[in-house]
Amino acid sequence: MAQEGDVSIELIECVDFAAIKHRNQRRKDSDSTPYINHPVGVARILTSEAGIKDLIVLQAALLHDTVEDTDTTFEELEKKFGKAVTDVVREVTDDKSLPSEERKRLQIVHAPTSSHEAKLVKLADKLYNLRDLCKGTPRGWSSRRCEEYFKWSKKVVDGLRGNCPAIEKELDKIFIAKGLM
Ligand SMILES: Nc1nc2c(ncn2[C@@H]2O[C@H](COP(=O)(O)OP(=O)(O)O)[C@@H](OP(=O)(O)OP(=O)(O)O)[C@H]2O)c(=O)[nH]1
Ligand SMILES: [Mn+2]
Repeated sequence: MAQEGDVSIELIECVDFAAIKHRNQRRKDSDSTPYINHPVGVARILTSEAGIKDLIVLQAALLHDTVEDTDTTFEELEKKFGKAVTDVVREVTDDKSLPSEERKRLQIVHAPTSSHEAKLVKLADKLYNLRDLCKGTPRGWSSRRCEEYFKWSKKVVDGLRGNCPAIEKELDKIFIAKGLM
């Protein structure tokens, strides 16, 4: 019981940290949904759809876009949440100094060799974003860009397979509906 309590506190620390860091960001949907809905939703896919209980994975899911999209540094994460969580976030963080095309290419290249923990976060991240894309076109995106995102995601997901049947099944439903499988 005491341990369960500790786990809740550690998760709340991550939700609070991510909420503060993403506080000024919005999703690119028509409602301009607060960005924090995305990392929370990614963590929820892992708990409620995939039955994942690994605290490191859930913390990394909640924090996964803080370095990529806010002023957060890996040093800051390591000090507050430890090396194991930070290492998973590092694995799923794109290098924003690279051109977009190169970042996209590297996600495909790095997917197969990433850790099991990083693969879980990445699978849930892609499922959340593709579900969003099925609901509507993000602000500023052309239908061509949406199509390309589905195709590219399939290539990344193909390198993440064999790690989480529940999430992979949901992703495959989307790829089949889009004629990619
Ligand atoms: N589908 C969708 N995506 C949105 C929306 N609002 C924000 N995003 C974010 O946009 C990113 C995908 O857009 P891109 O244009 O390809 O990414 P980039 O900004 O890093 O180049 C995702 O980043 P990410 O989570 O880091 O994932 P990844 O695509 O980089 O792997 C996703 O979270 C929305 O309304 N719908
Ligand atoms: Mn994300």
